[in-house]
Amino acid sequence: MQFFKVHGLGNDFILVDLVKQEWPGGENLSESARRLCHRQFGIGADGLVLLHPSPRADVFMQVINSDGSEAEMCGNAIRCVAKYLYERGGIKKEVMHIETRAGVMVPRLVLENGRVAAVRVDMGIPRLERQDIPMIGPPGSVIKEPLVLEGQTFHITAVSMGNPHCVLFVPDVEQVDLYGLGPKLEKHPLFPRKTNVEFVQVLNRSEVRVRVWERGAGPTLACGTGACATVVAGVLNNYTDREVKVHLPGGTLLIEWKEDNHLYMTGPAEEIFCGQIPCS
Ligand SMILES: N[C@H](CCC[C@H](N)C(=O)O)C(=O)O
Repeated sequence: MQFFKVHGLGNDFILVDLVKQEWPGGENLSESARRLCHRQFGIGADGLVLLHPSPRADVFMQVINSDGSEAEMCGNAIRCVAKYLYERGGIKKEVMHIETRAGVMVPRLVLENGRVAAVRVDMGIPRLERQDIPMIGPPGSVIKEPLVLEGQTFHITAVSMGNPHCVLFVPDVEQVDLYGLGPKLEKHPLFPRKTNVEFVQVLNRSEVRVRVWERGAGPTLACGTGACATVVAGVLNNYTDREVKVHLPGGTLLIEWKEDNHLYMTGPAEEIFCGQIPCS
């Protein structure tokens, strides 16, 4: 079975087009994702992205994290999917509709010499109500809410972009104990479906630095939905304006929270290689 190895700012994925080929039986998707995403025993990736036919969009994008859990949406992956569909999938449209478990997203391609140089994605609207994150607790939004973890009090802002995000503002992201705090927040009982975690250092009202601990994948070099959640949290806390350069370890995403309440994410997408997965 053919796959493409793709990434958005180093957040990397194994992309398998199931519009053109059948997924072999015998192994469930979670097991396959864990096996194929393993950095030594497999191809190595933050996740497995499967494309399926869709009755209401150009394609349905299914996202499986490297731990085998399924995610509602993935910002870096959707840019790679749009590039793949245009350059290899026969969908010669500059504006596409990609169905996800978080709704139908709308990527617009930025073309240079017939190639996809970047992708600007309408990521939809943020969900701020606690039960929509989802998060346990009284109704309302979660903005700079105290959360006690091992005797330390953190102030969190929770945003869903279809998938859950816990955003914390810190003076220096390099000083954050990402490997210690990340998994404890990811699996905190306040988040019944776990959560992605973003540590954010505000540089100025239009630039931030972010380090991410992703639900189901751990530390990644970039997180598109996380960058969107970061800007929503930055505006809600009056730390940033609505158009922000989000600097992640793998590179920079431009995020705009427009007057239509939609988040727009602009960034690159890369195809590294293609290969064959032996069909057992
Ligand atoms: N680990 C995430 C999915 C991937 C999101 C991230 N890679 C992005 O670019 O948005 C989750 O379980 O919600």
